Amino acid sequence: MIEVEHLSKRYGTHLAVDDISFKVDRGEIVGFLGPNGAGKSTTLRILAGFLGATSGRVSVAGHDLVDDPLKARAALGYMPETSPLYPEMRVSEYLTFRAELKLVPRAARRSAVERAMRDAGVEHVASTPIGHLSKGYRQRVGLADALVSDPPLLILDEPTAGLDPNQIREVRALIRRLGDDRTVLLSTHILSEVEATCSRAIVISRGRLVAEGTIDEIRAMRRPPAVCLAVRGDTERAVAAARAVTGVRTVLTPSAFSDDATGSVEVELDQEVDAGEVTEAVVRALVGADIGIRSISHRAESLEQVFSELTRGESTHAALPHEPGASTGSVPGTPTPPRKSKKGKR
Ligand SMILES: Nc1ncnc2c1ncn2[C@@H]1O[C@H](COP(=O)(O)OP(=O)(O)OP(=O)(O)O)[C@@H](O)[C@H]1O
Repeated sequence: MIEVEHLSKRYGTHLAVDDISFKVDRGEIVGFLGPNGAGKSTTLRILAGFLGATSGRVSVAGHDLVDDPLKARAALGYMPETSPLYPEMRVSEYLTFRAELKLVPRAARRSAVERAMRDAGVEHVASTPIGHLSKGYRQRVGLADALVSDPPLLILDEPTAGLDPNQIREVRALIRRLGDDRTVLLSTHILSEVEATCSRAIVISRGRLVAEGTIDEIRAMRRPPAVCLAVRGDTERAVAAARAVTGVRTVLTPSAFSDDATGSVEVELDQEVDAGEVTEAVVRALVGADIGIRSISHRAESLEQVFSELTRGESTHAALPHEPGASTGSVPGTPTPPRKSKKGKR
């Protein structure tokens, strides 16, 4: 439904979108995920035909955006982050005006507006001036606008931005419903939005595509499992003892050992090992090296941490799947993101 090839956009000297390529298939709900300033709105505006690309190619529903812009644009409904609504116009009046601009034939306009209002859940405020609506309802009017020409593809820029939790739940449910018979690409900087609404995510950071896949695949792009131990004793000896255990990949010392020789070590394990067995062996090795163990825990790896690893900075790009020479993790084509540089031995 959407094909993006080597798309770049430069604002003056600033490269806001840097050589990204991806596809969205018919029927998918895809989250375009990235932190503020990542280049999401810029990309979506290009896809919607509102902004020219610096280089690259985009096709929508099989129509090239440059060679066949009218057909490409007719196939999509776009909701910008803040819809330029007219506050003095009534909802139905505004949508009728938008339907006319989108070349919905006069005879079909009334039913198109009614359908869009029904789908976006705004039919009961049809006669209300837009300026009297809450932000959540104005957002829905923006959605009705995107729907009024009944396009098979919806491109939604931060559809729940600025809404309260109830409104967010409602808009997400609405998007899922709309996704039953449409393709949806929505941008967000909120990971839970993608989990709640989308079948797949494309992750962008600093203008570059850093990962794509299902939520489970992205979750699998994790750092290796690790055991965190608070210990007392000689640092060098603790690190050497833990490192000698089979199944241990790396030993880190996140902070310097204090004067009374207490500190912590983070023992990263190989991906495929039995973590329990290796942990036992590490504990035995440390005790054997006369290291006191004060506490032990497993490093938690939430999806938020994976996201923050993926979008952390330039160095992250070095080992990600879209880069030549990227290393592969346990999921085919997925990366092993580099760890934060920490004081310690490897
Ligand atoms: N018209 C413009 N002129 C110059 N720079 C721009 C312009 N629009 C965006 N930028 C810059 O391009 C980069 C990407 O912006 P963009 O709005 O696409 O990011 P975003 O991922 O949508 O962020 P947000 O979630 O904050 O909206 C940012 O550094 C932004 O400052």
